[in-house]
Amino acid sequence: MLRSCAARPRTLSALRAARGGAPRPARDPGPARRSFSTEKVIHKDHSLPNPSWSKDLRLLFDQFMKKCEDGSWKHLPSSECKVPQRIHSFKTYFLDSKPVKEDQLSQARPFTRSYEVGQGFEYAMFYNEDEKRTVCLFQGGPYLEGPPGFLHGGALATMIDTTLGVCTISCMGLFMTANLNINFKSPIPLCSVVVISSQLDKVEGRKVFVSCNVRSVDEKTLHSDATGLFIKLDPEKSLT
Ligand SMILES: CCCCCCCC/C=C\CCCCCCCC(=O)SCCNC(=O)CCNC(=O)[C@H](O)C(C)(C)COP(=O)(O)OP(=O)(O)OC[C@H]1O[C@@H](n2cnc3c(N)ncnc32)[C@H](O)[C@@H]1OP(=O)(O)O
Repeated sequence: MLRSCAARPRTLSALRAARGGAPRPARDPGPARRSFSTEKVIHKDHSLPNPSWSKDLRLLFDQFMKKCEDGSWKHLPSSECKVPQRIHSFKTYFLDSKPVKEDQLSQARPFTRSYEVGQGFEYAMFYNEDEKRTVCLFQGGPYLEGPPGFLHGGALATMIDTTLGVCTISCMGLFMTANLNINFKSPIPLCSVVVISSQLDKVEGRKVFVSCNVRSVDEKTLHSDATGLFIKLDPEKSLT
């Protein structure tokens, strides 16, 4: 089974094996989560079309890839392994002296990239540097159900948080969400596609103010609108 991410051992048993210790039998990762192993790894970009994508999602993806041709928009790749440098600086500056246990940390995955294909968050992000805008094309899978047949509000909040978080990409430094205000206006049918259009509104010192709306593919339904406040992390301050 080919797995993504850098070719470094990803699990504690792999770390042990790499050091010649007896590997522990792999734990069953459970049905809904991808099982990660240390066989040959390749870098997998989860923001590219896969068989679980609906026609709507593919069409929108193709439209946005076309917008990228003149360089005004950029498709943002997305794998389950995090951006090593950013993680390194985050861990160097901000994780306090009591690091999270190694075996737990080695199992860490971005929440939105840890479901089996098609069952959770299927999405692609595009960024426009000049307009300071991020667009997320999102299809919420069957494991994200809230009210019967509709998307869970927390799943939408997750994608709003992530999309707004990416909006801070043009500002230097690492940011964390300090405040998220979400209005849920119209429920989102499960497995349907929505467009999260976000923008950077203003920057005041370490504070970045962002906002977005969430619309149906035909733009006729406003599902949600939200504002967010992201704070640039101060290396002089411990997070915890
Ligand atoms: C994201 C980092 C990851 C690194 C690696 C990323 C790889 C990237 C890859 C792919 C993109 C994916 C993107 C995902 C995005 C997800 C984002 C999240 O879900 S983050 C998790 C949830 N958020 C928390 O757990 C924060 C908990 N809160 C804190 O840690 C602190 O409160 C923090 C850092 C936010 C601020 O603490 P202070 O001490 O640095 O700053 P103070 O002095 O308190 O506030 C500064 C100013 O902001 C105002 N402020 C702070 N919180 C406020 C609030 N809730 N409402 C209004 N104003 C607030 C204050 O009043 C102050 O304003 P005045 O300078 O005096 O004008």
